Amino acid sequence: MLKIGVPSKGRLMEKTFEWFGARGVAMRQTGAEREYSGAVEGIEDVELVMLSAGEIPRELAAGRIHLGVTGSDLVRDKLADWDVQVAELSPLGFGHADLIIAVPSCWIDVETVDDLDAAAAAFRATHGFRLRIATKYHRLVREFLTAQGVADYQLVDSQGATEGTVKNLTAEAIADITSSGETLRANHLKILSDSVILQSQAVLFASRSADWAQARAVLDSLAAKLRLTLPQI
Ligand SMILES: Nc1ncnc2c1ncn2[C@@H]1O[C@H](COP(=O)(O)OP(=O)(O)OP(=O)(O)O)[C@@H](O)[C@H]1O
Ligand SMILES: O=P(O)(O)OC[C@H]1O[C@H](OP(=O)(O)OP(=O)(O)O)[C@H](O)[C@@H]1O
Repeated sequence: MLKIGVPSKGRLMEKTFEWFGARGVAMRQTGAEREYSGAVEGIEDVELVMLSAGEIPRELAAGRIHLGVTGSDLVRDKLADWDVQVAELSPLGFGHADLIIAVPSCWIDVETVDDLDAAAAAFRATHGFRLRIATKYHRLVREFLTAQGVADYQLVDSQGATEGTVKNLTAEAIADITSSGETLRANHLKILSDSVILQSQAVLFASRSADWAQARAVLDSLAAKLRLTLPQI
């Protein structure tokens, strides 16, 4: 059996089903609408595991699933040395979103990451604590700001509705995913012009630590059906 983890709800689940369906591998939810069980048709010995998109990186790293569909942002943020733990088999062409840093639109002197650095130093001098950036992408934001030489900040954890933290006075800036930009605009935030940390999309990943002994033959026939060239796993 080859286990494949797919997002259990929302747009990522629907687009994943469409992508596989268009290539002759039909995936569907079984049971009730909210029941997290699924089935695969069109290929033998593949088991569908419905999971939260955010948990798929960990399941791949632990080797509990052989393949998984999730955003490249989640894999890069949740796994240290992600490419040692998983292999990218194919970008899927949906779930496009940019991880960016945004500040209040009314901060007219702050347009770039350098400006944020200056604002952070001034903020600390005035308020006696570090400027707060709300995010759930701790690893990626830290790596990016370190590479940019920005140190005078603190990250505050926000697992959802991150754009609201500025209005709620729990952060001064945010780092989050955006696609249409509507959520940022609605919350009076603007993107720093040079702050695209990552351009993310949904990707089909393979676990490097799963037990491939029994599943390798299934992977080869799946790859042939999906017209994928397999990297070294
Ligand atoms: N507005 C968006 N447009 C396109 N892709 C998005 C958007 N928001 C999030 N994504 C992508 O969807 C993936 C899943 O996002 P998220 O972590 O928010 O999961 P979720 O839908 O809240 O599900 P769960 O809570 O079950 O993990 C991420 O890879 C993210 O980049
Ligand atoms: O640029 P936009 O098209 O407006 O999309 C961006 C929003 O989409 C995501 O949130 P999601 O809907 O997943 O909810 P969440 O805040 O609970 O993560 C993301 O965290 C942004 O808030």
